Amino acid sequence: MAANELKDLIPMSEWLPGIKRPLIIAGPCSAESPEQLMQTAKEIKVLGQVDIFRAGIWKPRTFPNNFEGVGSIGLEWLREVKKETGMPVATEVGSVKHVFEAIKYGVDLIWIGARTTANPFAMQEIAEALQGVDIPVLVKNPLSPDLELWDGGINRIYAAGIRKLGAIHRGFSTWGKSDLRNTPHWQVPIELKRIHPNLPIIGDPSHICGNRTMIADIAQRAMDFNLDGLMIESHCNPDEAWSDAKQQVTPTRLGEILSGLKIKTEHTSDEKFIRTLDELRSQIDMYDDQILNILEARMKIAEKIGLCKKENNVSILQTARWSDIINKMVEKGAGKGLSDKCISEIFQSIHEESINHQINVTRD
Ligand SMILES: O=C(O)C(=O)C[C@]1(C(=O)O)C=C[C@@H](O)C=C1
Repeated sequence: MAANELKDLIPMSEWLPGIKRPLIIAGPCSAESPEQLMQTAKEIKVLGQVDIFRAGIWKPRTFPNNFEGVGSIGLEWLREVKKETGMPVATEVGSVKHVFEAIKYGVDLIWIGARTTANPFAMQEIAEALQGVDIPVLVKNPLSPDLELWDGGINRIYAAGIRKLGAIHRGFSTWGKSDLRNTPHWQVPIELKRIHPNLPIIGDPSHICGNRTMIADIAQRAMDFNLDGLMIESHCNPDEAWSDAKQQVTPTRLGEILSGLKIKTEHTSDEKFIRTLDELRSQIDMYDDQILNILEARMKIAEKIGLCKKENNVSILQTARWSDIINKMVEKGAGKGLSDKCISEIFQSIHEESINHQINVTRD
């Protein structure tokens, strides 16, 4: 994918006074009452590890008649939290009205939820409402692993002049049962980072997991992939939470999770490490070149097969042969420690390319 540059983004460390990398945003899924919000905020504040306090005020729910958030009154409670604890506060917006309300009540950071990012009309309206506003805006990935839709939403906010801009990786919806609520598909945020190296990406283990037990692992994975921060849902009494109870942790547990994180950096100045890495990378470069040469040679043979087939009126697609190849390769790959997914995807791509080469050389 071609890089559409997001120039002049303001570094995350300058978004708000005192924030650090990794940026930690935590708080309840929803604001429920002034007491619940203040109690949670105070317990989170004493950890000394959280940069920004979050709470959902408007909740986009899948079914009607579920708790849809307390609405604007919750912004007054958030303002109290900010006054009492000194923590900057953040909430999700999904409409122009939400943007105006959040700004009116002095919310310090807003994010746009997955369902909203998936809707370009909503994104455009929100972007226009944000013109001239100087607060950080984070865009969650859309529900489907559609990088362009995510990037498109980010670009709409950027075009409105927002330069304190970031993304949130909250995983992707899937059909069927899985240990995780939303599949992470890490290659999607990794690709977003590649095309926009200056765009901070925050991991959202709560929504990826949908349960409490795996949050620490997924948070660590986000750090291993060099994401710039974490958003974790925390509630003073998670079992009684009005929304997403299963994935919220107590502030105490949040503190343990954060203390247990091994924070990684992408670079180091250790010379021995740099030398070893350079040496190993030159070996990888050599193998990558070999892979390309082998692919080139394979395609040349496929082209010859294509020409023979044309002369003999034989179809390009040979299902039995193709099925034989993929089964054989997956089995052999397993013996070499290569996953079924990896081998299937590689050979599907090779087969597609082979067919395209045959189509091209046999075109009249
Ligand atoms: O074996 C063939 O008939 C080919 O054309 C080669 C090849 C491949 O690339 O492996 C390509 C297309 C067919 O569907 C099956 C296999």
